Amino acid sequence: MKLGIIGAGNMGSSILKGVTASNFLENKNIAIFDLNKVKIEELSKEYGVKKAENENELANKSDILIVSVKPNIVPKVLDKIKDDLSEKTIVLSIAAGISIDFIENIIGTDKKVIRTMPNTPAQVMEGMTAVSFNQNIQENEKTMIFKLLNSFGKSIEIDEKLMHAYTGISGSLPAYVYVFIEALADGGVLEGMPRDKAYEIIAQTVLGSAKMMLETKKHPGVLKDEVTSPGGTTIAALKVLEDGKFRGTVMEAVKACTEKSKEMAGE
Ligand SMILES: NC(=O)C1=CN([C@@H]2O[C@H](COP(=O)(O)OP(=O)(O)OC[C@H]3O[C@@H](n4cnc5c(N)ncnc54)[C@H](O)[C@@H]3O)[C@@H](O)[C@H]2O)C=CC1
Ligand SMILES: O=C(O)[C@@H]1CCC=N1
Repeated sequence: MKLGIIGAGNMGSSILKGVTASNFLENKNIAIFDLNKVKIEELSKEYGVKKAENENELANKSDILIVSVKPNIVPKVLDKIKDDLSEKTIVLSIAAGISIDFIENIIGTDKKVIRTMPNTPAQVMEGMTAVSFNQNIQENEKTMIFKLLNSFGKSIEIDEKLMHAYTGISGSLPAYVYVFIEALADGGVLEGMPRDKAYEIIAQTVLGSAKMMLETKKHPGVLKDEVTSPGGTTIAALKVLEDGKFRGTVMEAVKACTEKSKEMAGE
């Protein structure tokens, strides 16, 4: 199977790193193209993948073609490659707000189109990717796509209508977590912790807390109560978060992200 990646930026290169780390397929069966030649040179050297001369070459030779350019660039790329796509080529978009219909309107409703929403932890094979398929994808192809997405983390098929909300709770979520971690570290520094130690401590604690949810399957409220001793330190901190409308603010952030995704889709 030949995998092509058009756009090796933050997300495209994260997928490349995850896929190559997982040995899902041989690196010689992966080809990348980006307008940034320096980036392509570096990535092809570092990961032993092929460099395509242009988008058309990738469209011609790939069984699965990942389009990982910015949403506003997607139409230009699709228009450029549409005549190079065979009916069996699977076009897999990761672009926020770009619908399957939008893609089919450019390359044709006879093509195989997949819409996904990954996230950058794909880089360390801990990604979480939502996927929606158009009606031309066969069951065996779905199985192959899930294998590809699961090579750099986990994946879930969702109704395409939920992709906007999904972006708010997963695609963009790593950035909210990093802001939370940064603020926690500032708090540690405020209380005399060395910053570099604070980052390491907090990142491991966030990782462990997330792993607790995934492995115990307990409700986050139950896990929170297991930490919160009566009259103890934790409830003192939680009261400040509640007084600061932490939950409501986080919900508003998800809403803003969802709305922006809809706006980008012209909805
Ligand atoms: N960054 C993230 O965490 C996530 C990004 N996405 C989506 O991934 C897509 C890419 O986002 P980023 O990687 O963050 O952007 P980026 O700006 O880091 O990467 C985009 C890359 O596309 C290249 N490019 C531009 N025009 C091109 C063309 N005609 N042919 C080939 N390459 C071209 C640029 O040189 C750049 O390296 C966007 O649609 C975004 O919505 C989806 C999920 C998460
Ligand atoms: O911020 C963005 O638009 C992209 C899509 C999800 C994460 N990053």
